[in-house]
Amino acid sequence: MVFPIIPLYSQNPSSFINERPYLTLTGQALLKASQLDKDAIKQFVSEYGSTLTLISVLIENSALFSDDDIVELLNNGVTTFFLQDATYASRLVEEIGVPTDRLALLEGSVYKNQFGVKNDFKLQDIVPVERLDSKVLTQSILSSLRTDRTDGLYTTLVVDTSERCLGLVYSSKESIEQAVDRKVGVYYSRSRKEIWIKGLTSGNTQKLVSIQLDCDADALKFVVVQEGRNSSFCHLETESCFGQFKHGLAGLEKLLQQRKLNAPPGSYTSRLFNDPALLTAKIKEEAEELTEAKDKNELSWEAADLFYFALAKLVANDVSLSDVETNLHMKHLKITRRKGDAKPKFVEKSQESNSEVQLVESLKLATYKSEDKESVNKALTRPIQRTSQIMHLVNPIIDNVKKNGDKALVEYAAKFDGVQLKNSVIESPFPEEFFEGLTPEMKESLDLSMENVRKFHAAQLIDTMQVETQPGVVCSRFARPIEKVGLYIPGGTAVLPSTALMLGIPAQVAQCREIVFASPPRKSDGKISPEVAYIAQQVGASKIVLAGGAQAVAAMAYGTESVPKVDKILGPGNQFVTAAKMYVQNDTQALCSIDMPAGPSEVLVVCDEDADVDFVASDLLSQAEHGVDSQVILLGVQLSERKVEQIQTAVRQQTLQLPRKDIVVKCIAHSSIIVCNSYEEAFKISNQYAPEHLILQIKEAANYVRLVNNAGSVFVGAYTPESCGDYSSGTNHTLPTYGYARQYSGVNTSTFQKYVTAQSVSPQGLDNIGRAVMSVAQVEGLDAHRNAVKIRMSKLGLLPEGFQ
Ligand SMILES: NC(=O)c1ccc[n+]([C@@H]2O[C@H](COP(=O)([O-])OP(=O)(O)OC[C@H]3O[C@@H](n4cnc5c(N)ncnc54)[C@H](O)[C@@H]3O)[C@@H](O)[C@H]2O)c1
Ligand SMILES: N[C@H](CO)Cc1c[nH]c[nH+]1
Ligand SMILES: [Zn+2]
Repeated sequence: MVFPIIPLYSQNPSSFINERPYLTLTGQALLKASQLDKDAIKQFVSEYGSTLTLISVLIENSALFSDDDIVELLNNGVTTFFLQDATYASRLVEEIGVPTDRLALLEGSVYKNQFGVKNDFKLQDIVPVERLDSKVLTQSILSSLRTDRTDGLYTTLVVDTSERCLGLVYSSKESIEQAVDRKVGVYYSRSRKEIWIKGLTSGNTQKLVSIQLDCDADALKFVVVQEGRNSSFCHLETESCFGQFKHGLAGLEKLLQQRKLNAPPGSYTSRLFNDPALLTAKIKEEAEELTEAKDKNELSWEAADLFYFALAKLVANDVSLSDVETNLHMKHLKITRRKGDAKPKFVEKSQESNSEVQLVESLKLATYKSEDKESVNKALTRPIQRTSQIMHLVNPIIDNVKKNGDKALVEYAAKFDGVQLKNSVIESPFPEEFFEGLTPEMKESLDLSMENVRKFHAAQLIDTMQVETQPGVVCSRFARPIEKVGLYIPGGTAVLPSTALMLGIPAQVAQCREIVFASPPRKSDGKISPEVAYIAQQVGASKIVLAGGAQAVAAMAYGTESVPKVDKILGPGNQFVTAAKMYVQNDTQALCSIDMPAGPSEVLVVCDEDADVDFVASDLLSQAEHGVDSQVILLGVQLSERKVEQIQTAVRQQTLQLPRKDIVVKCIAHSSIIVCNSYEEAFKISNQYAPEHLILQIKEAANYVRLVNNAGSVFVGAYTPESCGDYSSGTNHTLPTYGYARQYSGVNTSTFQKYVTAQSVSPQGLDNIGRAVMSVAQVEGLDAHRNAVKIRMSKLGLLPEGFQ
């Protein structure tokens, strides 16, 4: 039960608490969202998060907070939302992933709370603070509390803020009243038969922090801070009535606090407090020793040393263990968590760590037989989030960019890319500093790749096509460049200059008038990689937008103060990028098309018993390393169990050597091997999956290309790794994923063009088709259409006299 009533705060919660400090004894607070905005709630949590166990928010209306606000509040210490609308509650759970126990939903006249303080709060238990004084609080305790003692006293457990038991005492109605009113430890002495104000004679006083009732309301718990002469609770001058506490973290903290006040000059602790460099060095030394410790003794020894120096640092800076615990609690309350990757300078060592190696050693692609249709269908399902879930995240971003333009871009760069930008756009000629670090060897490799891509895409330029459908009726079709194109170059988990050239070169070949690049800024300096800048310069890009994700797509689709609005957006990206592209292409206001949905990379390899297992493994891994949401599939035609095992081993061995093994491990978790009975069956499954990349490592691979219907790009034969197409062979690597190879082509020259048709009809031609035009127009009841032909044919004398 904890505390029978919950105070409801509408305005100025802190000033209420300042006026009536006993309000915090309840350990809980409910804040009214219609009266307190997000910032006021966060402010309250930061002030009282360490004092109150339950800080909830009452949302009477689902329009009060955006989904992002809800997540932000839960991530910043709000424990529970009290809701009245069940539909809204289930949306928060299903679409945003709010855990059900973080919502208390009104059912009849009761809010059922299941988080931390598990309790049913009846509407009458929720009391506006304006109506709460110490008498009301006392009364609410007394009316809920019961006792089976003949003297009518209440059993009271006294604990400190670390929940260590100090002793067992008794309370009377009057002592509770006084304790609440003064916020100090007041009890009832059975021996003296009188009210007992703790510390009045011994000097060991108590600050009262909170009062709790146990689950069946027949005992009290007072949480106190023991203060005064020697801070002991017991009359025998020990910390508790059960003797001294074991000297653990709380004891060490107390000792260090005393030493800080009066450590003998020249003592080691005094040196630590006065020499921050020494303290820092010791913390690093002990942390390293802990990482090297192996058995239980060593680990506890080294951890104790590290805690000692860490606590010394806390005490030196007036930070308490309780502050640390509040921080831990806040982190525990978060519903979205940081990835938790180590900083790069610590990564090298951790890559060698045993646990990672063990993870790779247990790596295994799930294996199925093609007859097991249900498992095969599951295995071929892409690991993507539901569009509606993604759209919920992406829509507010698009709206914000439409409304606030460049300001929103700067905001998102800080939020998602961790960098504070002054300007989100750089203009050609790009500043020299953007090319720093580009080596001549790299330039050479990029030049070679650009040249091959240029050759292959220039060959795709089609001359005007002309056909005389009837004598005197000439129809033609010619291509024209799309004027302004926006090219998205991904940059989240990897920098992809190759994508810059795969998009930039065909745009240049097609002669688009304006080419705009967009790519997420680097966290280190807010720039983009010099390789991407070089390609932007080589293909004649006018601007580089330093933005990633949905915000970059929105900026190019609608334009901002400094980003020009483009006619078409092209390029791959993660699910946010792809969802935003799908959104803007459907928005008539944007008047902007897209190339295709090109999301997380994927590969399907078809191999047979003769395939080289190392080649097969390397091709699977080259796409698996792209991202945790990538997927790789192997279709093995009549593969023996031994061969499957060899491939699994090769995958493990190669993964061990890869720097991105953590990504690979996650990708392999939703990737698989399917053993098929024939080549025909393998191609049937492949066409059904419609992979972005299809690699054929089978005998006489070229003969099987005829069986391919759905695929972004095909890599034929054992010596054609997919990486060649990713970088340098000449084909484009921006390809349809998610199975969209069923209806979309990969990027090619015509992706940057549109076709215009033309016709020219001579008098002879009019004579040949004019009657057909007139009769169809007549059937459609469109006389003006018919007239346009009739007038001409009459003047040419091609119609009989009196023709109507
Ligand atoms: N299909 C293809 O042709 C092809 C080619 C190259 C790359 N790819 C794929 O492109 C993808 C690149 O993804 P990436 O993440 O590395 O880079 P990215 O540039 O696509 O995305 C990074 C951006 O995502 C946004 N973002 C990140 N977390 C967010 C969140 N929680 N809410 C809103 N926005 C958020 C940020 O703005 C960030 O700048 C990979 O999946 C890769 O496989 C596909
Ligand atoms: N394989 C990716 C397309 O899915 C493209 C790429 C870029 N760099 C390396 N690979
Ligand atoms: Zn790739």
